[in-house]
Amino acid sequence: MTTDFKSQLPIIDISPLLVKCDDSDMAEDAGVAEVVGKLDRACRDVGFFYVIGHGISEDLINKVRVVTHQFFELPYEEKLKIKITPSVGFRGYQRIGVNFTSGKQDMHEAIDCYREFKQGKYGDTGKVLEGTNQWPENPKEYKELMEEYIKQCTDLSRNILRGISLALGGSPYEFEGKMVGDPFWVMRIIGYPGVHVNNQENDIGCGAHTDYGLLTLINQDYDKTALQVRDLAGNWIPAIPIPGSLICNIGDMLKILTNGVYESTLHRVINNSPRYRVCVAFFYETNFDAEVEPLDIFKEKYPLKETSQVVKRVVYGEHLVSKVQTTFANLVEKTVN
Ligand SMILES: N=C(N)NCCCC[C@H](N)C(=O)O
Ligand SMILES: O=C(O)CCC(=O)C(=O)O
Ligand SMILES: [Fe+2]
Repeated sequence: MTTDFKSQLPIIDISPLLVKCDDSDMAEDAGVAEVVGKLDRACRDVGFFYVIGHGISEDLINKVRVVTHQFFELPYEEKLKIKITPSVGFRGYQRIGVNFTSGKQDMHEAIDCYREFKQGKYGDTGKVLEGTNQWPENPKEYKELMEEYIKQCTDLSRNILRGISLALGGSPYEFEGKMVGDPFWVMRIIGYPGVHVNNQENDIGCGAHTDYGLLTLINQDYDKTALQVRDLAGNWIPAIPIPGSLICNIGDMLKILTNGVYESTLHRVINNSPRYRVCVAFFYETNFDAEVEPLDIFKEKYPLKETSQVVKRVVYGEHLVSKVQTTFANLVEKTVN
């Protein structure tokens, strides 16, 4: 569970895990064991950590943010060409103020993308998100670059989860079968305006929330600190950027699968810098139709207190869709009326 982590989020070099992550006996490797121990501590105490040695080139990480800045700098009419609506599965561009968190407007604009899937594959629940991702035509290389980035983030997330699986006392593959054999993913490409000259402080860029899936990988600008993570004592700890790193955090599904042993930690964003900030957040999730409940193996290893189950079972797709509908309640109402 989340305790006070006063100063800084942990930093984990996962390269020893990546070297061995395709060997079924990886657990016996001393380097892997060390990484696994660090992952366990970080996931129990904080739910947030910096990942270094992750194998995604700094060049790609930086390019993803450079083209994102270029997109958000375009005139509004240009961005609206890929506007988000319920009829396109909530995929595309949303202007500042469209996204709500806990009933309040967020000060950010974004492009939302989801894994694409065949019509009807996930029944009525899935219908809400059916559609094709809308990529900007400008900058030209956007789609290709983002698709490569998504591919690399997917592989990296699977490999981090192998380490987490070992940390929880399972085989490396607990998160690859029925639950996560066909992982869903979400990507949010986000822009936060800088603070105005006369104001000292900006509005909330994104209100306090937890993420919905298994793991999130955050790629943020290096030159401003805006993401804040909450510890149990209620302090907001700034996630100061470390160039070349990705921030990884635990989502609601991993909390449930681990019976609450790992926490999905609250976080929020306030950009008090005068400059515009971008963040590209990749969310690695379970199968869309997975019925998520504590995995037996972890229930046995961590029978929490006297209660055997402390978290509720959910169907991931239903959890996601209900969050999307609350976040974009305004869009939904407009279409109905
Ligand atoms: N996929 C994720 N995590 N998106 C987070 C977006 C911000 C929070 C959202 N408006 C909410 O109310 O949950
Ligand atoms: O902008 C950030 O650093 C984080 C964004 C975030 O938490 C989210 O989109 O879920
Ligand atoms: Fe988040």
